[in-house]
Amino acid sequence: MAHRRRRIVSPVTSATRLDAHVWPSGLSENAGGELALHGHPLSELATTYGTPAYLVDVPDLLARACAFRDEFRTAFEAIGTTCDVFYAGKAFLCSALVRLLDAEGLSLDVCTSGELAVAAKAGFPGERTGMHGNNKSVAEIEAAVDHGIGRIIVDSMVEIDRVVAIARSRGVRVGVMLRVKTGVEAHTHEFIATAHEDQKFGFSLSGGQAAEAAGEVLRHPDELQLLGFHSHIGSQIFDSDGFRVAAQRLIAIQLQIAQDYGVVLPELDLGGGFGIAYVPEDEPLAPREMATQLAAIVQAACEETRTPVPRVSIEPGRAIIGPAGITLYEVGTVKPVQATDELVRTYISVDGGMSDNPRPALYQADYVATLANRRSEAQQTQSRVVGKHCESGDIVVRDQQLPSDVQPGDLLAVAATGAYCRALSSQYNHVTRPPVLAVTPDGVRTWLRRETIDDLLALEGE
Ligand SMILES: Cc1ncc(COP(=O)(O)O)c(C=O)c1O
Ligand SMILES: N[C@@H](CCCC[NH3+])C(=O)O
Repeated sequence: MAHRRRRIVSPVTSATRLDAHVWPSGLSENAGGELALHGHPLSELATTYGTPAYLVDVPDLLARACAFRDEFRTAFEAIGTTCDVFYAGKAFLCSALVRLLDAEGLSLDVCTSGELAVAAKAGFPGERTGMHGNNKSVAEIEAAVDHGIGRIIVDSMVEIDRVVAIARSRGVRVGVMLRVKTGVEAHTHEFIATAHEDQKFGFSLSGGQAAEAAGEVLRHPDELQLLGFHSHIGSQIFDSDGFRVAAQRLIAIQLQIAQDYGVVLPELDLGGGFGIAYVPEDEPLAPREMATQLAAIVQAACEETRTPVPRVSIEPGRAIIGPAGITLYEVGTVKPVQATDELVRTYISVDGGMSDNPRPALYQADYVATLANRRSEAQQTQSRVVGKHCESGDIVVRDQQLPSDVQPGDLLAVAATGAYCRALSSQYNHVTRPPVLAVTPDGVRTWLRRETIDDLLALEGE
């Protein structure tokens, strides 16, 4: 992806085998050179649960969730307000995770009735849940309102009418935020940038639709409570520049609403998008740095406009679950390919691919892999890790130096696959989805089981 902030290091091989920057903290190499997650050898996990498998380092994940919760609360309390962390369930969702996040006091962002159903199954409190979506159906809004949703992040004029009608029919008042496009050109891949004008999410600020939508919401005080404005500038963002512009524009429109309608909006949501390290060269900001910078940005913008500092919320997904996850594959075939006159590239095929991780195909995303079942001193060779699907774009790791003795039966672990891998997975070529295994020092729990061929066949009609 273009424009990302990277550390200056030579190619991926300069990383140690387990660069702490990229791999979850519970992963270690034992004396025999095999990798283990919280003491559970990956080869044993492969034998017991099969491959491919998504593994989640639960202590690592909880440390990240709590760091966001605590650092943002502390930084925003220092400027006289607070900050709520809504975990963005689209990154990865299952009820066991939702229960853990609930226990830690995080809030939750869902964007379909399916995600809401998982939250409900886990008993997650409605008042700490927010619902997104640029095309929520009436049934989805009804389900959210009946769940006692704390906020609906409204995305279009027609949705305002729908929420009003549903709130009225139930005799309730629904908290809403208005999602706006702030016009920020986020420095990330085009498909995951969401605040420029020519895309589907939100009301335009510059075009006046955001102010118009606020007026419409405020015309229905019995059904709707306007909490504030919401901006999500995009995903895999490495600095606070884009957030600065977005926050300034959100605070400016909140001021305009106060002047036009005499209503001081109590909240403001800056969205998610905090970047992670997929490869050692990536250099994301730590939650503390991001929190301090965002709090300073909000404080300065409020001082400048002489507006009271609102309650702030953020919606990290990837930065909480992404680095805590790895995918374990078994190597099936190894093939030298004369890529150019000068280069022979080793193609290493694993037993999954774009069905369990479409991100390289979708966004040219980079990943790193490492040999998981043994250490190798063999010479490194230019390699490409590919999947088993009928597409030449079915790439897991585009370019990496890997030991030249990697062979069928070896295990490869791929880093930072906790976010948007299971969530975006498919059954392409009728390949079943891998399980999600939650690993702690105490044991391994199946958060989601492996799909079976019977699951696939069960969908068939006569
Ligand atoms: C509105 C909204 N909030 C939060 C997120 C989470 O983004 P990330 O997982 O990059 O933090 C997204 C997805 O990009 C989003 O669209
Ligand atoms: N699916 C994207 C991020 C989510 C975009 C949602 N607004 C990714 O894998 O990077």
